[in-house]
Order: sequence, then structure tokens, then C-alpha cells
Amino acid sequence: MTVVLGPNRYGKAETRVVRVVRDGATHHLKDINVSSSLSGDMEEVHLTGDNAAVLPTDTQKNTAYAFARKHGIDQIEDFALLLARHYVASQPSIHHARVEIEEYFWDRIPVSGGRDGRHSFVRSGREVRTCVVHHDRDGRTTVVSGLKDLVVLNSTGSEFHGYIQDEYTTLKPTTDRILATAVSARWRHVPDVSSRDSHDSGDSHDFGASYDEVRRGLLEAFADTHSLSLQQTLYAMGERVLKARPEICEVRMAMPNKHHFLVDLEPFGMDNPNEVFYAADRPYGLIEGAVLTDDAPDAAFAWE
Ligand SMILES: O=c1[nH]c(=O)c2[nH]c(=O)[nH]c2[nH]1
Repeated sequence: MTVVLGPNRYGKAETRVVRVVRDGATHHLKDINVSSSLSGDMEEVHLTGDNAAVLPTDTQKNTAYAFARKHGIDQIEDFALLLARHYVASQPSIHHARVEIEEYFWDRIPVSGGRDGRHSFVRSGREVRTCVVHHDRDGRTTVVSGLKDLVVLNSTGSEFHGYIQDEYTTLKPTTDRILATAVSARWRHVPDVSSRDSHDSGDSHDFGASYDEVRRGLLEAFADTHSLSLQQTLYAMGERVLKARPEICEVRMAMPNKHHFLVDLEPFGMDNPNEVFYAADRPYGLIEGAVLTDDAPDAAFAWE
């Protein structure tokens, strides 16, 4: 029996970078969380402790800060591409870089007179925006954008019936229930978009506009779909995005079914015509699925 080194990667997780852009007295905030993960000639460091091929994780943290100053941070996908390409291009021992970024939104605090504050912000109750970029030394690049904690609820227009009934089934069929979930969605950009370099060529992809439109499509499909199951709603949401956005070839979603149970008010002599609910915390149904175009190109390492 011999022991061998298996797949490995290393990097700095969760470097929190906050950048303030000063436009006179009006400030703009960018608040991100960067995780970089590198792989390549890493046999020696694991087998003998020779660190010659290792770009320290501390350096990766510093690079995120330095690039924020040097290049600014606009779309998280562009910033991730910049970092991933830098690691692979600058270090022969690094063959592959994975950069994951989360972005947290801030809103301006309105000040007296109803104007937006110029340097005062409140953390938004919105979702978290995400991306994962891979780049390797063969020039292969993948970009997956996404969001998480997009909490949505339909107070009607949702049914669930016709399911298997076995000896353990107690769930009552319903033709009118609350449908609520916290959407986690990730979507894969077609390779053409992923390989464009916003810093070298003028035709960079507008990841910001793409994000806004995908988010809008997800929300509209959630609202529009008369749901017979959360699975059906998930598919409708993915389909809506793929039909509207040619730059996207696959959407993967995870949606917890945030159950709302009708409270029995009969002990108090009251009816409850779908008005008072108990919002259960756990357990929850977890509905997950991928929706893709039938000509979606190979995903390579996009989802890793
Ligand atoms: O939309 C739903 N899908 C299910 O698979 C399921 N299972 C369940 O108990 N409730 C629901 N709701």
C-alpha cells in the first residue's frame, strides 16, 4: 500500500474588504468578502514541508486589499477575475485559482429634509450577492454569479396535493397555502462571457446589468407562478432566467420551504380563515435543482 496526495487547494478565506469611494462629500460604499483558493505544484509542501511553491495566504489577503486600492471594486465578478488571473499569471507554481466573493448591500440613511445621507448608511435587508470565478493556466475561465438569502413569500396562489400517501403521511392536501422561501441561486455564464477580460479589452461583460435582470426574473417568476409545488416554482424561476438571458446557460437553486402552518384557534372559539399562521423554523423541506439549456457547454470546474 502506498499513500498519495489527493486533490488539494489552499488560500485565504473571508478577507473582508470595505472600500469607500469619495466623490466630494458624497461617499460610495463597497463591502465584500473575498476567499481565494490556489492549487498547483503543491506536492512538496505537503510531502516534505518545502514551501518554495507556496504564495502565503497572508499575501493573498494583502493582494485583495491592494487591488481594491489600485483597481477599485465595481462588479464583484470583474474583481474576482482580476485576482484569479493575477495569481495564475504571476506565479508559475500556481496552476489554478478559485476566487469567491460575497457582497453585502448598504442603503443610504435619509437625513432631515428627506434627502439621502451622503456618508451615512444602513445595512440593507436585501439578499447577499455572490460569485465564484475559476481560472487556470490553460486559459480556461468560468464565472458563476449568484445570490443567497433572497427571502420571498406568496400569501396565496400556492397549492400542494396529489402526493404519495403512505402509512406515515399525515399532511393534509391544500389548495391555498403560504409559499415562502429564502432563495439561494447561482447561475453559470456562457464561456464567451467568462473569458472576456474587462481590463484588457473594451468589450467587458456588464455583470451588474446581468445581475439585476436575473434577480428581476427570479422574483417575477416566483410571483407569477401559480404554484402546485415548490419544485414547480423552482423550475419556473430557472426557466424564466434562461429564456431572458442569453449569457446564462445554467441556474442552480436551493430553496428551503419555510413552512407556515395555520394556527388552530378553535380552542378559543374562533375560526381561522387562512389569516393567522405559525412560521415554523425547522425542520424545513429543502428543494434543490438545476435548470439548464439543452445546449449548455461543459461546465468544467465552474461548480467546484
Ligand atoms: O412544495 C412542496 N414540495 C414538497 O415536496 C413538499 N413536501 C411537503 O411536505 N410539503 C411540500 N411542498
